[in-house]
Amino acid sequence: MKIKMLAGKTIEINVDLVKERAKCNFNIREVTHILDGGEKNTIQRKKIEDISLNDGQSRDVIPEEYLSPKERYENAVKKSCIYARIIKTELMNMTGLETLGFNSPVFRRIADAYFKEVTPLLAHFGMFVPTIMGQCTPEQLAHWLPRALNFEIVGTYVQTELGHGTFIRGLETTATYDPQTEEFVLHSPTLSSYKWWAGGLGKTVNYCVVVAQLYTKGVCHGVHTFIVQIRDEETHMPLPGIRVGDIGPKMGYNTGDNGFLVFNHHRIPRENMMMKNAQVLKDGTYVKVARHEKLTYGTMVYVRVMLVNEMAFNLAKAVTIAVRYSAVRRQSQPKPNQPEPQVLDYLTQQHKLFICIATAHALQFTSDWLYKTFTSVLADIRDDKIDTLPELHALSSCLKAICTSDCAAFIEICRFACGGHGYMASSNLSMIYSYVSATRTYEGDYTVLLLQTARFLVKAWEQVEKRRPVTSTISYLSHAFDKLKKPWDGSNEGIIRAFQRVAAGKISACINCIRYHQKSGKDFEDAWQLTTIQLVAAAEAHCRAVIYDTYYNETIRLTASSSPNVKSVMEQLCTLYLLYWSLERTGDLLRFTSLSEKDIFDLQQRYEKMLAVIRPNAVGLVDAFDIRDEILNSTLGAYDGRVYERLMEEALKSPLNAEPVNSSFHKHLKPFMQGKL
Ligand SMILES: CC/C=C\C/C=C\C/C=C\C/C=C\C/C=C\C/C=C/C(=O)SCCNC(=O)CCNC(=O)[C@H](O)C(C)(C)COP(=O)(O)OP(=O)(O)OC[C@H]1O[C@@H](n2cnc3c(N)ncnc32)[C@H](O)[C@@H]1OP(=O)(O)O
Ligand SMILES: Cc1cc2nc3c(=O)[nH]c(=O)nc-3n(C[C@H](O)[C@H](O)[C@H](O)COP(=O)(O)OP(=O)(O)OC[C@H]3O[C@@H](n4cnc5c(N)ncnc54)[C@H](O)[C@@H]3O)c2cc1C
Repeated sequence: MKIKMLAGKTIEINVDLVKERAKCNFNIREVTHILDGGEKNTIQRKKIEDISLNDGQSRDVIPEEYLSPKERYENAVKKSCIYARIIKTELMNMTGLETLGFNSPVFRRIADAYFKEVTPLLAHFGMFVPTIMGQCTPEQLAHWLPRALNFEIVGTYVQTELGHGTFIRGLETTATYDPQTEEFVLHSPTLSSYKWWAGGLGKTVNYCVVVAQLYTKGVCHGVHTFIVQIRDEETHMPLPGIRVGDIGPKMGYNTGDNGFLVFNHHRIPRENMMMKNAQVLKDGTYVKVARHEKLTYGTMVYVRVMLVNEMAFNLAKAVTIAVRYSAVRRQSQPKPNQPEPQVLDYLTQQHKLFICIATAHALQFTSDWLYKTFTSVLADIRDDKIDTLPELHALSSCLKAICTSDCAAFIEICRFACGGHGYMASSNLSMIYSYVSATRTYEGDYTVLLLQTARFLVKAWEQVEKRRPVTSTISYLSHAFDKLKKPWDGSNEGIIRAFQRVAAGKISACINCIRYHQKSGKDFEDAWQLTTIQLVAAAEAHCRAVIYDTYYNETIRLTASSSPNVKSVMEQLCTLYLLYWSLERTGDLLRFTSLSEKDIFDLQQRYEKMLAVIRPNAVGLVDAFDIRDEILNSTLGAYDGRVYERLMEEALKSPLNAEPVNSSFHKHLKPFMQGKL
């Protein structure tokens, strides 16, 4: 079927997708505006997408998969320069982008049209610039920031070493102050101290932020950050005292030239220590400026916050692909003499996919809320108030852990939902998955971050026991001492309260376990270690309770003035989310609430009915993510649904199809088959 598009271009659209779009009962644009944070943002996003994508500069003629690793990297550098030039010259000055700068989600979105994997400048945008902004004195900022924003220098964030990633205090790289020359001497004393992993370090950057143990006057003051030039600005050759290179192939991020870095008594000026939080004076005197020593870890908190948004977007991409494909794909014959149904009509397929749509909404709203919390804590810190930092650290840690982990799991489900074709590289699902699965590890491993949140929760519990006030995200703990279990209430509010009870119950169980071990002679550290499986589970339960509460309240707030059908489809998704997790966690609910077998039956019925209610709007809901084909980059997920045509077009691009017979036939296969080898 042919339809005329707004831009005046006529394109052919799969007939099933046309029917799906006709069934949609809500205003798609309105939902897009809600997800973008307002109509103004949508208009600006579209303008930016037009400016940066309409000239076609982002597109590769040959799919990246057929290039060698070296060619892929070089191609990524070429495209990075086009991408960065557009951002610098055409987009950065647009109003409304000042606060997020380079890391505006809009720039992030368009990056996917340029890079199948990642840009080697990802850490420049995402970490180097933010560290300069967060860790420099005003004088240092005036020197470094314009150079970095103008791309006169490109940098990365070099923290992890071969021997240590998680345990930052265990890093071995040293920065020893020499008052004679007013320089720091950077050194890698052991193999395990070699820097490892930083994005763009291998071949791209000429500067980096290095995290190293600071020594002055013979005393170690712990880890601090330094701006270090590693390559000549003109020739790009590594400077004397620097050994640097690429760490080799990975599961993903292969255009990201993650690198290693070894220092051999490399000297940098004293002024290159980032001195907002601590200073070393000319004579070597160490001066602590910040009131909280973990402010040095600020970049990590920032990136953890940004990653929640990143997860919402990646899941939106994956589920757009899977839902459109499921509307086009027909398979099997459940009833004799009936046509094959669209696979989207199978209840099990709806179970796989609608939770992914709901999760993308949940993560988007949670991420917007977390970002606001983050900016408000930053404002507190600027006013020298640091008491809100622990809650932000606890929140950003658990949300980063759960959102990255859920997102990876649901993207894999989107791939399963696309059957064999989902396994094709051209579906783009494998690339999205390999990108997202790394986020569970980097910027703080899943388990390690949940244990950070658990520390906060255990302390909070002790406050509640003493009847002291606690902060808003854990205020539910004060109800944990109510003796009577309330009757099960399956309303949305009731489910949220039930999960808060689960979280409180799990934290209480951890406290009992720690105290039990202490009573039997263990010190606190050992008792803690013996409780860590439960502590991780308690932090997860707390995090999920925060997400449920935020998703529910934000849905009500954001749809308060929406049209009735938009309000109702958004609420349906939120209810679906709560029902899904209730059914996933029946064990917890049976343990900590008065949920009965009959209630579980009712939950299941309501859940399945909700899938049926959402079904006619499924394609409309993924259309509302409004992700351009260039950004989706998928044979299965394009707006027009020309799935089989695109799969065939892509197959024909394989270099193996350039000749009818491959030379290996004559060289190896034929002699082998004829018994001559
Ligand atoms: C083209 C694209 C355009 C734009 C891009 C835009 C968007 C994308 C955004 C970002 C993507 C950018 C780049 C992505 C690509 C890859 C990047 C990857 C980078 C990295 O991985 S960098 C390395 C990250 N490393 C880690 O995260 C290590 C994890 N470890 C830690 O954080 C700490 O060591 C740990 C585990 C917290 C322990 O630290 P430590 O031993 O020092 O502390 P204690 O356990 O003793 O705790 C003491 C005390 O301090 C509290 N605390 C710990 N951390 C913090 C903190 N950060 N803030 C506040 N407080 C903290 C802790 O809870 C304790 O408190 P208590 O005593 O219990 O009160
Ligand atoms: C794609 C990618 C990009 C990266 N980019 C950068 C970068 O730009 N800059 C940079 O500095 N680093 C970067 N990293 C490194 C990354 O930050 C670390 O790999 C990450 O923080 C995990 O640390 P680790 O590798 O030391 O894991 P480990 O800590 O060794 O983890 C191994 C296992 O031990 C467990 N474990 C560790 N400690 C504890 C504990 N206390 N309690 C219980 N379990 C524990 C973990 O849960 C995990 O299961 C990147 C990594 C990847 C994969």
